[in-house]
Amino acid sequence: MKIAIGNDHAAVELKNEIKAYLEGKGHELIDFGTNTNESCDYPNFGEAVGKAVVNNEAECGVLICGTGIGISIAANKVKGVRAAVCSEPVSARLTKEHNNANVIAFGARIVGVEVAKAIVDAYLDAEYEGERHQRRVDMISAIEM
Ligand SMILES: O=C[C@H](O)[C@H](O)[C@H](O)COP(=O)(O)O
Repeated sequence: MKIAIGNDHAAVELKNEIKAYLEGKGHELIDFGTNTNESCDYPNFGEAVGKAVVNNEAECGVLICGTGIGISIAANKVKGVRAAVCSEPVSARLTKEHNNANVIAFGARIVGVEVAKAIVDAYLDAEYEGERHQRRVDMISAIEM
């Protein structure tokens, strides 16, 4: 799977761990940075990953900042993005199954590397269930119109 990934300065180390982990599983990662610990602004990376997903350059996105919150708020401003902050794998699975989230986000200051791996695994292994959930996802899309 082609996956867009992005992060701010708070999450470079965790991003590199998750990127290597996903590449090791055969995924292709498009890395939108940042790749230095120099202080930067998370909206740039949330927007870049969100646009890559809605423009079909990637099938889904992974975003990491200190909390996962700011970068996901930014991504959610891109029309068509459904980015979900998850700090554990159950929510990560459910946001794919019910919300058809196309971006998963988490915080490098909140979760450790093993929990982060479990979050991306749960998200990527899950499948959108459609049916009653599609009506609700359509209602979210209608808000963007
Ligand atoms: O939601 C925002 C993120 O958690 C940022 O990573 C955080 O605000 C960055 O904070 P600082 O500039 O103090 O490292």
